[in-house]
Amino acid sequence: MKKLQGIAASSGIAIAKAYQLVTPDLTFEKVTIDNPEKEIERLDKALEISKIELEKIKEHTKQAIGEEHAEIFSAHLLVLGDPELINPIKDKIKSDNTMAEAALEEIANMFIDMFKNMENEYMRERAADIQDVTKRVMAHLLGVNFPNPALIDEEVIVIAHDLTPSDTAQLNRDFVKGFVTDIGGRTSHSAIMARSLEIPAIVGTKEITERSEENDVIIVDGIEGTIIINPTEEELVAYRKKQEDFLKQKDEWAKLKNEPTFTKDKEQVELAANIGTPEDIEGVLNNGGEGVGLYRTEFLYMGKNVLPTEDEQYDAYKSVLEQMGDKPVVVRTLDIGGDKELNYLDLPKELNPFLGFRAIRFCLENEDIFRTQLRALLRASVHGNLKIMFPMIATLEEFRQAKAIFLDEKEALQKEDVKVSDHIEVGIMVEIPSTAVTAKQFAKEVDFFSIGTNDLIQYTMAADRMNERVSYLYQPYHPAILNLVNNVIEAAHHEGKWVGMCGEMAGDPIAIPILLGLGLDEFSMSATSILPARTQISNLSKEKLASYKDTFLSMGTAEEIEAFIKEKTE
Ligand SMILES: C=C(OP(=O)(O)O)C(=O)O
Ligand SMILES: [Mg+2]
Repeated sequence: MKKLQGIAASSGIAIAKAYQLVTPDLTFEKVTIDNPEKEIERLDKALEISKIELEKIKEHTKQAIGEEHAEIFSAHLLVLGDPELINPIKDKIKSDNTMAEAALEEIANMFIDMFKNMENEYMRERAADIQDVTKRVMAHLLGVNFPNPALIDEEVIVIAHDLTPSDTAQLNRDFVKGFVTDIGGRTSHSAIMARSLEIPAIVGTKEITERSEENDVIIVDGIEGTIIINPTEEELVAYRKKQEDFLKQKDEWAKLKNEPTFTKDKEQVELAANIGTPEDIEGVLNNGGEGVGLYRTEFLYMGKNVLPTEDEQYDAYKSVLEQMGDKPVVVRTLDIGGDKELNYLDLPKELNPFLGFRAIRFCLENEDIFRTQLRALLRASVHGNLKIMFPMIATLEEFRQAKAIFLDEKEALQKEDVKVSDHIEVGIMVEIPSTAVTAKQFAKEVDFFSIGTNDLIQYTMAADRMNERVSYLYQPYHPAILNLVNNVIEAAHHEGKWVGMCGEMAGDPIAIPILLGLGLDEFSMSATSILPARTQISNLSKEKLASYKDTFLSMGTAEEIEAFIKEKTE
């Protein structure tokens, strides 16, 4: 039995065997061969297995996250069947007595180099397709397993160095019972997605891929962040019990599903959910969400080869708005960058992507992409209670510019006699310290604020949210953060505006009493955190918490504040 500790990213207990989602070693020793026919047979077999796999992955992706996300695998299948690539490989085997692996590598590299240097963006994308397909075929030639999340068809715990958001989107909840990664933090996007998929997960263990092996039995305790590899019988019994208790607790929480959220002293707050796709709404409603506080629209743009069209976006926004009825839905415009990449836009690699050309910065320079999204949102606005917010706003000019484009598109649509709602609130994310500090100035112009603490903490503390080595600095209860949050809430309330929080801090049981005391109006969190938060809030007095505000805001360390709040809320 081995025990490992990581960062609890999604709660619940899972027990299953390990599935290592790591790219295998694809190096080989070059030898000359004397039977080219046999090599060609080996190649054909590897191509055939790859084809079957890709068809499965394509089908699964289509079912799980939609047809447009499956397109990338159609492109891979085309590469696999392209005689212009395959024939030269076979010719090489025959003419030079080259082993299949070496011929594949040489010819594929030749095409990859050729496509990479082309002017045309579409052709450059083909280089990435050939690279992906080559790896898969190579793995089959070498007889090693080439794992893919979509191929999992038995109950497992996925073990990976890291999971990209698109890997996570492919996980099938029926089979993937949990996941554990070497790197990442609680606010990396794969962790956030694990919570919306309701899969127990632990990230930032530093060494799970090294310490565990395929088929080891793994216990994932997503409540404590503990992993047990090959547990004893006693441990298995104890964790099965803990799993049962967790499920019972969930049933208890579910009793508050259709209730509004009131504190003990009858002050009402709103508990909303963060979502990434229209499919997440089912979980929001099942978990008693009173609204959507953050719809991360970038997932519409990810895991595919082209930008989503206006109509595709309209359909997604309409679906979310209709499913939520008259409940508020805050849609955030495209927040690409950081750990959310769009390969097909071919943006230059940056040394520091979290401080780079991203989110609103990208949208204001690529107005056509931004305008398409705003038009889709405006058209969808008649189907529900839509609010729009812009991400990563650092200056008032950015907000004014974005809002002007929004108004321009609204006017243009109205001129075309397209119906749009007249009550769309337009607000901003507060996730950059400059904006939190100057909230007073912003409050006069925006309709609302939503505090994005995932980024606000990393920028205030200069501690990368994805980097487990500096996670000790990632301190939500640090007085610097709480004073910024307080500044935003006071500035907004002074102008009669509301303030939400859509960073992960909003669902944190230690932060909740602090935020109530500071007067936060809306808490937006992973859907699974809503019911525990509602239960907790029903036992707290807002007035009492507000009376502690000056004391905790003037404390020196996060530790002192945490201890103080725990003592006061026991
Ligand atoms: C909600 C936030 O946005 P994201 O996690 O998508 O960066 C945030 O930064 O707090
Ligand atoms: Mg952010």
